[in-house]
Amino acid sequence: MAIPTSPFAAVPRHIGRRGLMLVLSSPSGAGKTTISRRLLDRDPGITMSVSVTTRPMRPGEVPGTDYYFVDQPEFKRMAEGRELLEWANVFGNFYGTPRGPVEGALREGRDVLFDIDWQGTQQLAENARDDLVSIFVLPPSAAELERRLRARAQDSAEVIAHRMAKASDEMSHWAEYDYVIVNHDVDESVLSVQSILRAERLRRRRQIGLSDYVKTLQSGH
Ligand SMILES: Nc1nc2c(ncn2[C@@H]2O[C@H](COP(=O)(O)OP(=O)(O)O)[C@@H](O)[C@H]2O)c(=O)[nH]1
Ligand SMILES: Nc1ncnc2c1ncn2[C@@H]1O[C@H](COP(=O)(O)OP(=O)(O)O)[C@@H](O)[C@H]1O
Repeated sequence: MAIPTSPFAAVPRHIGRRGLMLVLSSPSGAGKTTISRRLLDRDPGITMSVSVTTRPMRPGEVPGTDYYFVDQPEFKRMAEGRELLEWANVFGNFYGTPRGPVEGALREGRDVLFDIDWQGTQQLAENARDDLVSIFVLPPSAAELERRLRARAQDSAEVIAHRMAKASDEMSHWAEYDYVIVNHDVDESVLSVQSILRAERLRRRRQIGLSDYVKTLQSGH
């Protein structure tokens, strides 16, 4: 197997690294899409996992970039064909992670960012705990969460009320995550995610070839 070279400068270039799966979950409207976009702009070593969903496209969304929009029969076919790494029913719509792109990226030493809910995170934790780093994003207050949902102005009043009602359920899963961030300020939150990513990339088990590297150092070369 070819050892992937690290895209991350703090790891010596001749040490390879297996990619990690970075999950961001939050109640709808807390800001995980905003944080994800900024992180992707700042860090070339991480790519977004694009999910498939049966939910209708929102104004401004781009198929293949935000989601792959599919109908229910197609989603069912993918789930039954084991083409999805995990999937869940969220707010009455189906969402799932296509398996191929994620497995390819990890093998090549690239990190993958996921915007998925607690049900999907539990499935990844069961199947790939060693590769998983999970972060839960909380809003500063319930009133601010509602303000952000309204400010986004992409959903009807009915959908917003439904998402507020579900926020408490979603937040009840915060303790299943490795890290928790309260999203007061987007720049601060992105810095926190970058710090987590930097540290997790340096975990010993993720660095391939370390013992050979140390042996080379010990032999004086
Ligand atoms: N399990 C799972 N959840 C997903 C997936 N894609 C999106 N979600 C979650 O589905 C929920 C609704 O997403 P969306 O309709 O885009 O609205 P958002 O809450 O504004 O991001 C969010 O909690 C997402 O994290 C996926 O592939 N799998
Ligand atoms: N820290 C923040 N301060 C103020 N507004 C924010 C912050 N983070 C996100 N927002 C705004 O809140 C709304 C919801 O954010 P979004 O990223 O779509 O949430 P999510 O993906 O968690 O549903 C958007 O209008 C976004 O611009």
